[in-house]
Amino acid sequence: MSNSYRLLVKNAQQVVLICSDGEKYLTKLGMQNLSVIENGSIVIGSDGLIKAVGPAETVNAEFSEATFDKVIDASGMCVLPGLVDAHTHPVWAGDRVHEFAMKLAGATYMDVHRAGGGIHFTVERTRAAAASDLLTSLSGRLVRMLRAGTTLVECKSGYGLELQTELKMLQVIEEARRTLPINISSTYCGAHAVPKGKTVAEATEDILQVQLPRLREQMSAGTLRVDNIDVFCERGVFDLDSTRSILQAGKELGLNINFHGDELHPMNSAQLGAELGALAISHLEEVTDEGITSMAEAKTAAVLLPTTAYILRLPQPRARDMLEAGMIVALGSDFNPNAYCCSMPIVMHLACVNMRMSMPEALAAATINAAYALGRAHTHGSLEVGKHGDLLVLNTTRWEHLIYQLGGHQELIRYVVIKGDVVHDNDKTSDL
Ligand SMILES: N=CN[C@@H](CCC(=O)O)C(=O)O
Ligand SMILES: [Zn+2]
Repeated sequence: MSNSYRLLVKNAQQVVLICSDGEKYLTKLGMQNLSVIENGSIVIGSDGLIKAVGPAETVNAEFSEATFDKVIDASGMCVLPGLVDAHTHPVWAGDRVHEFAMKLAGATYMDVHRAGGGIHFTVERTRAAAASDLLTSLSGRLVRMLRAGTTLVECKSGYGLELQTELKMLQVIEEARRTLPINISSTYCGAHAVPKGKTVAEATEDILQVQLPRLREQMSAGTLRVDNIDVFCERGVFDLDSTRSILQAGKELGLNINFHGDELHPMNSAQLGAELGALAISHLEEVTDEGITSMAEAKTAAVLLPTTAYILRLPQPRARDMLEAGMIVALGSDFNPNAYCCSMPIVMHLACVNMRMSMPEALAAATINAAYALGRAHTHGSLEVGKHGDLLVLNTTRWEHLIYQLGGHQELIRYVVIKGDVVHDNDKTSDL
């Protein structure tokens, strides 16, 4: 048997495993008591998977005869799993900085949307953009996320709202998946808004009869890989019935249900998602008590998006009530032209301060629970033997600094590692 490995990270002051018993998600006490090893080492094999993680003394002795492509001496540093961003809209052309000014002056999200701005503004520019330009801007955004510690990110389509542009966006995501080291979970979000000139019924019909069948063809031909289906279930966008029929059709295609619900109005999206076996529902600023109970029972993850509530000055999602009800709480950056944030450390900070989560809860929500929301908890979200060797090495002796130092992640994150390869070294000027 070969005795050579890809990477040894040794003698870290702390190795934050998150969990150590194959858990697929954490709730309640599990989120408060993360598994942390003081003075630990970790070995990643040539296949990119974790071979050993434990006390430095034990691991160093067990691998004393082994050779490694790279050794990182992490003395005085912390190791933690790569962060997982469970909700982003990163493929688009045309920023919306002018709308930020409108919102600061008092316009609501729906005021802007109804006036033809918001998603519609981005749709026009994204339809007109060349795929190569979309790929260039997407790649830049994903590299920014990677430098901020994200190693697995969900990426949605949804600024096309018709077949050609939705496919163009999904193909761009597919190309990024093939060319960049960051792990991607791809989401078809053709029901992100009702296109101008169409009714909800017409838009739903187009998705069911035109868009989803073409998606099915491309997926079976192996030219496109799509993991999740999403709908913006909201008053004035997709109602409960149209949401149900689109999500059900996506499920029949083998996609995981992962949608926007109960954001601006209580829509009973949570109950619908639980009924359909959704893996995750995002936003939930307006979820009801019944919605919380249904999602907790159905093990549907709540993907909370602190940047959106912050930027739009919405009521904060009721994270404490959700956690107390035993819900699986995850976090996402919601990166989009309305909420321009690539940083999960900032998201965790906002979740702690504005949603009253503790730092261990926020880290669990941005690792194992976010991986669960994307159906990837068996491979990502914690540092356990057999999982992907995706990790961060921090220039600090306690991991909590990553959340505590608001906006400090540029200095704190020394290395980002994916499958045992160093993909970002903060001491070097460019990404490797
Ligand atoms: N709420 C719907 N979708 C996005 C916003 C997208 C946009 O405004 O472009 C969200 O999750 O916040
Ligand atoms: Zn969104």
